[in-house]
Amino acid sequence: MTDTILSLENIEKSFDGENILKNISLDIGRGEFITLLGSSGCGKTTTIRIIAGLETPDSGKVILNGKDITELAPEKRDVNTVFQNYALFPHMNVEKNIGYGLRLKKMPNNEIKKEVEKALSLVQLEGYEKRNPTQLSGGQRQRVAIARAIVNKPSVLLLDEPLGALDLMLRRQMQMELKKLQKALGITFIYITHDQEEALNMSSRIVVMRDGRIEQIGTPEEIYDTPNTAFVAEFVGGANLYRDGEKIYAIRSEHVRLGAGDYEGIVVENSFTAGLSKVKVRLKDGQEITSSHMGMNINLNPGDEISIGWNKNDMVEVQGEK
Ligand SMILES: Nc1ncnc2c1ncn2[C@@H]1O[C@H](COP(=O)(O)OP(=O)(O)OP(=O)(O)O)[C@@H](O)[C@H]1O
Repeated sequence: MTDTILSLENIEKSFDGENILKNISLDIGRGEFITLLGSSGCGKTTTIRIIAGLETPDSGKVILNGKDITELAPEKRDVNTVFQNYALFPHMNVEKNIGYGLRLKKMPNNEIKKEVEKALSLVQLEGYEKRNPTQLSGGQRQRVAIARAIVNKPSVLLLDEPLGALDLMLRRQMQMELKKLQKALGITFIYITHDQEEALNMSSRIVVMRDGRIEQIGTPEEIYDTPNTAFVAEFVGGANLYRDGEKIYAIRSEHVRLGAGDYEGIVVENSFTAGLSKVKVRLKDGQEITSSHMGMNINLNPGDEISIGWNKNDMVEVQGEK
């Protein structure tokens, strides 16, 4: 990476004697869209609270633009945060909410007005200046929260599951919009989600976290195509894990052929979700392998005998337990 904007160096954090973050080190490039991905409780929020200055690490450093900011007060950091629950000021209209940070900075009123208009147009909410938060939908409230953060032009924007409360359709739409916005603004985004699809869709790089540690860092393609560990292979895209002697391999279900191959087994399940038929086969040695196919036209039933197979180069050796 040529230009690092933010580094975490050996961050450790405990709560009530329990080690929550274990030696987290991470370099983030200027303009990146980096996603922290991991299941509930793995330490994602604690990590960004430390970046925001809302928590102090027990040891380790936070470096922003080459400066150690580990002990710096939150409001002195060139960082803004958008939380899942919008956190708009309920008694202020949209314009007042968005302009809040600029008023604190004592920017003249006519300039604030201009900046607020610009931010509203970026989140496609022109004309909503006078509405109160109660008169907005969830998606619109979230856009206001994002506008309120970007109007301050932070170097780094932290987003903690910002789309978590939205329904699936709106979520997908906002994902695309957020990505566009990030590109247009050139602000570094540090984004939290436990939704692997969201992470794969939006990020320049993904940091997969597990139990307070970083399990793997890579581009979406690297994480998906060459997971390092069994955990990453399963967590991102639900790969099959196949044990061959001492070794464990990840095999994506779309690479598993039905009806032809070296492995004999019995169909245990044929299900249909999100446009994909998923056929689960139990092999003679008891291992279960899923094969996925577009559409619904797979005429197989539990109990059917079948052979399956895959190409050797679609097997990725991974570390860890099956
Ligand atoms: N202030 C605190 N006091 C005590 N324990 C805390 C505190 N903040 C977080 N924890 C604990 O630290 C662990 C990690 O929490 P964190 O919120 O960072 O996880 P997360 O990955 O963001 O999870 P989620 O996806 O559910 O938000 C959890 O077990 C949580 O209970």
